[in-house]
Amino acid sequence: MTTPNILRFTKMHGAGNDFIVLNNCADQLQLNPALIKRLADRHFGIGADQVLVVESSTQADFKYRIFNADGQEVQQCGNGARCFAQYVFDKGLTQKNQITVETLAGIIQPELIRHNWVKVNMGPAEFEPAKVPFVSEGLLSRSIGGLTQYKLPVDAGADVNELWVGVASMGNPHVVLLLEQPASDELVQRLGAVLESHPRFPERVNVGFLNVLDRARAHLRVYERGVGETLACGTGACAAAVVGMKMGLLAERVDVVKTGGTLTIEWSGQSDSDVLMTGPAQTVFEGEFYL
Ligand SMILES: N[C@@H](CCC[C@H](N)C(=O)O)C(=O)O
Repeated sequence: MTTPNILRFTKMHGAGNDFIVLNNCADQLQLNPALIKRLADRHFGIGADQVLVVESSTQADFKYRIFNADGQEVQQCGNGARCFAQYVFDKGLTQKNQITVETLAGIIQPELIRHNWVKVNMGPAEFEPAKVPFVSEGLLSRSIGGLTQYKLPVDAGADVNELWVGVASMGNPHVVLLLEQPASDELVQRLGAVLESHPRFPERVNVGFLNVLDRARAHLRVYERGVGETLACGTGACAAAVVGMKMGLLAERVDVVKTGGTLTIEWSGQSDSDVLMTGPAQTVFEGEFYL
């Protein structure tokens, strides 16, 4: 009998956005897109929206790598950042309850507020189209409050051939649609798929469907790049909140309600000021995966 090669993992979630967390501080894991896809597969693998990898860093306390379920490495993941902080604390990799974390999008600072509850300084939001990246040249635009919206041609069925959209980057790209009511399943699937791969977003995009409930509360569904709709998206909540705040529709502190839970987003409205995100981070189980 042969002994299988084993990969030890921790399964976590942040407001229902679920993760496989791997410790690669010893730099021994051989990760590739095919393995990430196998791990994330909900039928043939463990199942997750993202795979998160803990590594050592020369610039910060830790390095945080993020892979979407489709195998692609991406710049940022907000719900994952809270789980990352809870993980390194629970595993005894740090004694600090406030850490610095290197990501492809720069340094973020998670802080354990209490057990399973984490606040993250996600850094500033970026609205400049080229930095999202979003190709805005030649599109009609309008300003609402301090936000520029763009009229985007879309091929999404007979009833939808253009949409007014806001764009923002939280290190990763987001497009935000403002709706009069919470988005239906049908709308999220149909527009989500079309916008995620819209040619105006050269790196593809995460698609947020925002419905403002009052100045301190908003409903949000997100169709994530490389995954499809998730029960929550942390950077999506930050992007949608700052877009709503810039439009003058939301206050400086807002609860963003998603299918899987609520996140609190705070932002002063100054372009270089940091966006703060607070919410849950939960370990579900530990396991061994046979490679
Ligand atoms: N679930 C995440 C975002 C993960 C990355 C995203 N799908 C992308 O491709 O940029 C979050 O909580 O922010």
